[in-house]
Order: sequence, then structure tokens, then C-alpha cells
Amino acid sequence: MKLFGTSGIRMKNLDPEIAYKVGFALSKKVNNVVIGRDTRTTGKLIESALIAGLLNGGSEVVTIGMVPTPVLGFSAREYDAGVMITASHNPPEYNGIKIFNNDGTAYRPSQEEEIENIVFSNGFKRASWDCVGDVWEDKRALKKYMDFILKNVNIETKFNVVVDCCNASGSLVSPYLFTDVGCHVISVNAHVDGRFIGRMPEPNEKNLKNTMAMIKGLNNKDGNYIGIAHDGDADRMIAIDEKGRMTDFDKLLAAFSRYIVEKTGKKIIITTVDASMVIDEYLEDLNVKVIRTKVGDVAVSEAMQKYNALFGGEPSGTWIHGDIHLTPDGILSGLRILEMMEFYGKKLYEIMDEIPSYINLREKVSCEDEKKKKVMEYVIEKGESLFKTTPETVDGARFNVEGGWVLIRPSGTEPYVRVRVEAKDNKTAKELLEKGIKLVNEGLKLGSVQYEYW
Ligand SMILES: N[C@@H]1[C@@H](O)[C@H](O)[C@@H](COP(=O)(O)O)O[C@@H]1O
Ligand SMILES: [Mg+2]
Repeated sequence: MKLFGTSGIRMKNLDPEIAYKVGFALSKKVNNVVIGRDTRTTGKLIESALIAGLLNGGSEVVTIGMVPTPVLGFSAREYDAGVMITASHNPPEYNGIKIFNNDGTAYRPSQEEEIENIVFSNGFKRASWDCVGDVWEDKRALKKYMDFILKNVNIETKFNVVVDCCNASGSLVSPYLFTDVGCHVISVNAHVDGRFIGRMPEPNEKNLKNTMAMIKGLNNKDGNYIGIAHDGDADRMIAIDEKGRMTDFDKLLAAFSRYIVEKTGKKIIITTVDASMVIDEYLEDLNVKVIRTKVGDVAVSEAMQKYNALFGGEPSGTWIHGDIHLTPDGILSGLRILEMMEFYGKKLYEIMDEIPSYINLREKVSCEDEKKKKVMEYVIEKGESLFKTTPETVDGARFNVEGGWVLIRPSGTEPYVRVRVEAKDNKTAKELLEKGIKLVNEGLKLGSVQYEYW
């Protein structure tokens, strides 16, 4: 059994026994740990089990309560490690455990494997009664993070911003920080509720429908609002422009990457294999090196350190600002969108409309975790003759064909195989998508096409 995926452990009805064992295993590696959790109903249950494991193994624990992931990542710098209890963008019945190093990066696969090996070895040696750990509470973590971010952003303009927090832990920080930098803020879904009653935590077109309509309505009356919407732990964000349109993930990433290069002169950008070719094209005249990694903030932060890059971003809206800290931060990303608008003196829709558009399609096919390996073996084997090219296998299988590409990869956070297509024309894009989905379904032996919007 493999516990860790793209972003730590992520499971439906996560068993507290797993949390206990992970806590115990972690106590064999570090002496003290800071723990935060998102708003999920199972948060305290998982936290209690994790703490029990850590204490039983002899680690000291500091809890910082309900916080966004960037606050936990930032707080980890004062300890040997940090643990965030979150299932990020997954629905409310999920929960997860993500471990952080004290440089703010998430645990690398090799570190996760060490924890897994201890968990499955079952050779737990408890600390004796006089060596068990203790727990303290730090109530100042949110404040320390907010002071730190405020020191590092510089926004003169009084922007109007709708901040949508999906009833998650971003609610405790994001609307306040936008207000503190001088924005007029309307907060939406900003009372915490682990059932995510306002909208589901994945920030996509379907879930942001009401917020987009609201912005459109406000701006009909000359409001000039943009929107910033987070996922369930606010390590991600997506922006909504003044016309009430959710910005395209890849185009926003391209615009922001260009801004960072123009502002800092640093010509390296890190992104992932599922990102659009628009990034390379939009930065072409600036001679920028765009480096692509596997999907996931772990791979992105690792490459940022390797190449000494200032910025790394994924088209899921997970962006890392290496000049500030190495934890993906959707709140800081939102503030930096405002810095970008101020830098260019343009509205968000004006910046977005300058970027070329390709046809980008994303679908996901239901696939239980246990079947993913087999499905991918099938995809790699049969895809080669179907697409008449050998796939790149940095992450999943990417088939580069005339006029576009298709990437088929198992999600590391959800029970899906993702099919991602990009092409210069509609026909090629549709064909690639259909072929990709058919391939996955054949692998699943479903026979019929079954998919949902990503
Ligand atoms: N922090 C990670 C991101 O880095 C990643 O992009 C996303 C999707 O991952 P996957 O496509 O494996 O489900 O999951 C999490 O949010
Ligand atoms: Mg997240």
C-alpha cells in the first residue's frame, strides 16, 4: 500500500489510525512538530490521533489550530517539521496529512517513503513515561504570518476585490490581508464551515459560477471589482476579471511569469508538464528558460531550489514565490496579482486579453486508486500506436503530436485519471481528447465514455 500521493496523504474517510501511525513514524525522525488543520469536520479527530502518535514516540508538539496551508508552511520554520491536516481541493468527506520541512517545502517522495517504511514496519517503540512528548498551543501563528506577508508586499492602488474563501481556512486570513493592503474587500463564503456549504473547494468554473455572476453584477454598476478565489486550504487561487470571467489558469500563469521576469530580470520559470505552451510562447522574446517538472508543489519547489528560480507555478493555481517563502501560497499569489496590475497600470482583463489563446481541454475519468497503475500501463503501451509517437513519461504519459499534445496521468490527490489536451485548433483538440478518454476507458475496461469536468 502506498500512503502518499501528489500532495501528502489524501483519503476519503481518512482513518485516524493512519494519522496515529504517521505521527509515531514522524516522531522517529524529528524532535518537535507544529500542526495546523483546515476546516474539515474530521480535522480535530485526525489532529488528536496524529498528536497521540507524536507524543507516544516522544516528540514535542505545538498546535496552531485552524489555518491555511501557507501559514503552517511559514510556521514550520520555527520547528523541525510541520504537519498540515487538509484535503485541499477535495470534497468535504476527504481529509489528508501533508508534512513540511522547516524551509517551507513539502516532504519529498524519498522522505515520505522513509515515513511509510516506519508505518508499515509496525516496529513501534514507545517512549517511556518520563520521555513522552507534550503539547503547547501557539495562538499567534496567524498574526506572525500576516505581519510577514504585509512586510513583503507593496501595493499603492486602492483595488476593489471580492475574496471567495469557500468556507475554508483562507477565511481567517485572506479577506483581512487584502483589507490591510488597502483594498475594498467583499468577502464571500468566508465563514468557516467544514461542509463547504457555500461552494465546493475546487476553484473551477462550475464552483465559481455565483461569484463570477456577483462580480459581473457589481461591475455593471461601475464597481471595478476583480475576484480572488481559493481552494480548501488557500495554497491555491484563481482570479476573476472585471468582466466576471474566471481567468484561464494557463494564461494567468503566463501573464504572471512574464511580470516576474520583467520586474526582476530573473529568466528562469518553473512549471509542470501539464502547463500550456502559451507560457513558453508568451515569454519567448524575453529569452526565458521555462523548466517543466512533474505535477505537484513538491516537484516545483525542488526544481526552484535546484535552478535558483524565483517563481514556480502550476496551472492548478498552486504558485510558489521563492523570494518570500517556499510554501505554495494562494493568498500571497492573489496579492501579487494586484502588484502585477499596478506594475502594468492595466485592468486584469486587459492583461489577459493580450495573451494568445489555444484550445485547452481538461477532463477526468473516474478511476479507483488501485486501478491507476494498470490503466497507465495500458495507456503507455497502446497510446504509442494510437498517437504514433513514444510518450514522455516525466509524469503520466504525454504524447506530443502534430499541432498539439495530450497528457494522461493519474491524479495523486483524487480517484481520477486526468486527460489534458492542448491544440491550436478545435478539431485536433477534440480528437485528442476523445482518443485519450477512450484509451483510459479501455484500460479500465469500461467500454463506454465516462468523464466529468475537471
Ligand atoms: N498541492 C497540489 C498541487 O501541487 C497539485 O497541482 C494538485 C493536483 O494534483 P493531482 O493532479 O495529482 O491531483 O494537487 C495539490 O493541490
Ligand atoms: Mg490546496
